[in-house]
Amino acid sequence: MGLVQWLKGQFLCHLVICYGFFVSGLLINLLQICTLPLWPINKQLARRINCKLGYSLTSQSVALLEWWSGTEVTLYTDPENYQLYGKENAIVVLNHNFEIDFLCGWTFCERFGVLGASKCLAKKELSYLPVIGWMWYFLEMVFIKRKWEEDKSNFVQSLQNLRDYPENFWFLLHCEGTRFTEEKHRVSMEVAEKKSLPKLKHHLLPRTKGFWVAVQNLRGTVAAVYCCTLNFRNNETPTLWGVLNGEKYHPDLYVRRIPLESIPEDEAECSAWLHKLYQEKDKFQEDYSQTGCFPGPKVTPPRRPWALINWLGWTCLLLYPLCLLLVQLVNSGSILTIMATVAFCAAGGCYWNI
Ligand SMILES: CC/C=C\C/C=C\C/C=C\C/C=C\C/C=C\C/C=C\CCC(=O)SCCNC(=O)CCNC(=O)[C@H](O)C(C)(C)COP(=O)(O)OP(=O)(O)OC[C@H]1O[C@@H](n2cnc3c(N)ncnc32)[C@H](O)[C@@H]1OP(=O)(O)O
Ligand SMILES: CCCCCCCC/C=C\CCCCCCCC(=O)OC[C@@H](O)COP(=O)(O)O
Repeated sequence: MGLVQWLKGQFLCHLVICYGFFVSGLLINLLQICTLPLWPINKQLARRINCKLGYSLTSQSVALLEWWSGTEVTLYTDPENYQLYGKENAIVVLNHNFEIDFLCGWTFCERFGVLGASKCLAKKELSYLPVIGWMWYFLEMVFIKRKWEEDKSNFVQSLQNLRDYPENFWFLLHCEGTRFTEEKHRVSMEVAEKKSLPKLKHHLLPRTKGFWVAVQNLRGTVAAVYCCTLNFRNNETPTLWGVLNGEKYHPDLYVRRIPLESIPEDEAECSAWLHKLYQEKDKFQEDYSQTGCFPGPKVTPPRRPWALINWLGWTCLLLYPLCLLLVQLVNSGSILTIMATVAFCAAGGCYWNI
């Protein structure tokens, strides 16, 4: 193992990274709160500012994936459609198998310039996450409790609000509704059997209501559905912990662009359409497991420097007061305080490496 790779696994590096992320996040949350008085005066400006602020936080995790762990996502897609990515609004339908699938999605958002405005249909619990959940509130993320009667009106209203969004956005929908596990797959295939639907091997049965409501409410706003199928080479099982430790992964993403007009308006037909889409996605995954690649030409969209510049900027800005604090601590001459600090760092280091 080289020195750089060894350093990436050290507690102190992780501490600095997490400190930078959370403190900058809190500052960004504070700035977002400051935009509140602007909303009634100039809503579109407030939204644009929040996109930039959102970018400044989200892109730190993208920088971690791209520059720290060195992970590059390979895109399989039609070159004609490639020209449109980032230039239109889209609903992104993505399989939900991996701990870092959202990070791989964000890398593409970054490379196609829609990271600040990217959105998803997320479970309500995520809105309470410190820093990131609070940020999403200002980015008009759509949250659901997954109890349709309670969600219905808020879900529709949140989608309608996006009709005049001032920036191009991608709206991520994990139609499976939860991350894949063998147990969930077993239950889900029982449902498929009851409904006389073909069984899926690599996906859970998609939940169709959310997709239909999103498509209906975003007609005229969104140009297409991007059907995205993600997998990792060599049966990698990527984790956030691995990314933090600088581990490099090898994701492949197959993207098909489907114009929104081609999706049926009737609920039953739209559901049947989505089930068929998942049967196709399942076939792509099966072929991938046999051949190690998806159909279509490969391309790696170029990495942009902004995520790294933003990350380094925040780190330098926030390390400065931390260093001052440490110097003051040493100068204070209080042996007890110094020993308590050293003990805290040592305990953190031991815990981290267990
Ligand atoms: C070039 C481009 C490339 C890449 C870009 C990629 C991405 C980047 C884009 C944006 C990124 C932005 C942000 C991402 C960051 C972080 C967030 C990440 C993840 C968040 C993940 C989540 O939170 S997932 C959980 C929340 N989401 C969902 O649940 C969505 C899916 N669910 C739905 O849509 C549901 O329909 C619903 C919740 C809206 C409503 O559900 P409900 O159950 O009430 O209704 P349904 O009609 O859907 O279902 C009822 C029927 O289901 C049958 N049933 C019962 N059990 C099961 C089962 N186990 N499996 C399947 N079906 C089941 C039941 O029988 C009912 O059938 P009926 O026939 O009776 O209707
Ligand atoms: C420089 C950055 C350093 C820190 C890196 C932090 C990286 C980003 C931090 C937080 C991002 C939080 C995104 C959470 C998205 C998690 C996806 C998720 O939780 O899906 C839930 C879904 O499965 C359904 O779950 P269940 O059906 O309830 O089971």
